[in-house]
Amino acid sequence: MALPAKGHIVVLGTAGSGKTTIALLRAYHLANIPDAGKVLLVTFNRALVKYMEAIKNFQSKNLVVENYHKYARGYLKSRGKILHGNIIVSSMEKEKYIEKALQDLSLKYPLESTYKRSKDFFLEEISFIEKFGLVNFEEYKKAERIGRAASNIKRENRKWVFYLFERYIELRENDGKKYDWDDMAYYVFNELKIDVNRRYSHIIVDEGQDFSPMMIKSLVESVDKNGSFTFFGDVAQQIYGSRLSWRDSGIDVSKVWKFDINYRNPESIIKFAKAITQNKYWKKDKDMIEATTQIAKGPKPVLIEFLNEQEEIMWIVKQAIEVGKTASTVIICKKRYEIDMLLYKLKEKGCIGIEIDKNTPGFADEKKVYLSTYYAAKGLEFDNVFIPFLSKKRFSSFDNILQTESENEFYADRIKLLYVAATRSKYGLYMSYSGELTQLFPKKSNTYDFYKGVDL
Ligand SMILES: Nc1ncnc2c1ncn2[C@@H]1O[C@H](COP(=O)(O)OP(=O)(O)OP(=O)(O)O)[C@@H](O)[C@H]1O
Repeated sequence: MALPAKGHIVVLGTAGSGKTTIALLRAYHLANIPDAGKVLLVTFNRALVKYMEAIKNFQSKNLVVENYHKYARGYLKSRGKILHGNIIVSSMEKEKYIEKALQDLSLKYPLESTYKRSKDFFLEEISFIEKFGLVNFEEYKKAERIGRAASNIKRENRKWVFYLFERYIELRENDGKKYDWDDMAYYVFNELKIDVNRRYSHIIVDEGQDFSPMMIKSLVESVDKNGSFTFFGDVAQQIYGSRLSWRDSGIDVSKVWKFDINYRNPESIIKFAKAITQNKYWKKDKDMIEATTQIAKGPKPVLIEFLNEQEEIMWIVKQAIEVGKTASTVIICKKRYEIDMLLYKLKEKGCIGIEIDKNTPGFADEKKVYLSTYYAAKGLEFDNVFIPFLSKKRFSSFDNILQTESENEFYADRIKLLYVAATRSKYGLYMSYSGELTQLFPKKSNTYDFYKGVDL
């Protein structure tokens, strides 16, 4: 918390090791240094911003808590680069532009096989170009392509992708759209290069593993030269799929601080989480920090097999209502319709569930039943966590046509979701499925208790 208020600091920590807690404390500490100037605490998802706002019961006029995109939009606005809202291309519009660019170039170069590849391939590749800020062809050609293996493309064919990128920018600009959510960071970075003013003396990034290299570069650049930049992250919880590393972002550190005490999860859950990482689909990373010490005690996680989904839903609703009476409880789902359906079922039983999203105010520590996607639950914690629908079909069915990544990468992404969800729990962890259990579930059955729903 009180490391020097100057230079770059990187903290990597395991789940529940106090990264968010210390990020908040450091932000508050820095904001209260006399004449220190403004402090920005920035994170990836908006639900976590709300959570942070609620737990920072200390207010300071010098402290701003925002997600990255709000910060980027605000900065570009302040520089007169965004005069009205609709100059940013939404994800859906971006897809349409890329589709159109692909049509145009397929017509122009009918024999070029690169243009036979799917729209999703180009979406992925353009996002890579943007996340690294590789806006001229030479840089893109030279770049080591990390990230999704299926998107790999031979170097000699990269020029075709780059033509498409340029066509996309052209089409978008013809409509007066200057940015999309992936390349905004690049424009922020460039603007800062010609801006002599710095609004923030100190910037702290939480959940930094999900920021693109360009986002981090722009944040590093946003800090006053006498100020500090502090990065908190956990590569095991990188769930936004890009798999780009903070090490590509130009953070200048000689030492990486490591947080390896898990204050949140009971020992039983830590063992289970570790078993998740032993699955063959888990991607090893030298930056991953394992818990060496645990503090909390709690029961073993449970896995319950139901005969069918109706039984599974009935049991979850009943059990969540029961444990939600005395402790904070969340049900984590993959799909929006699963959340809506559970909200409805809870209501039928007289319980008003609360959906966690960017607008949910307050602290998820109340004795209530919450519903969340895997993504929105990131960074949060609850006494009890339910993870239903862990069948192969629901949780990990790979569709060759729909997915842009390879099968292995798809499973590697899914398994991280399971890891993030399981490590949200401070006490109880209830997992369930009907049909065939996902192959991503740990085989080591001594890390959890198994029940058949009919016997409960
Ligand atoms: N030094 C500490 N002593 C006791 N409890 C702590 C300490 N640091 C953090 N905690 C508690 O541990 C829990 C986890 O902390 P926090 O949410 O900050 O971890 P995190 O590293 O951000 O986790 P994750 O990456 O999994 O979201 C919180 O309940 C927090 O209050």
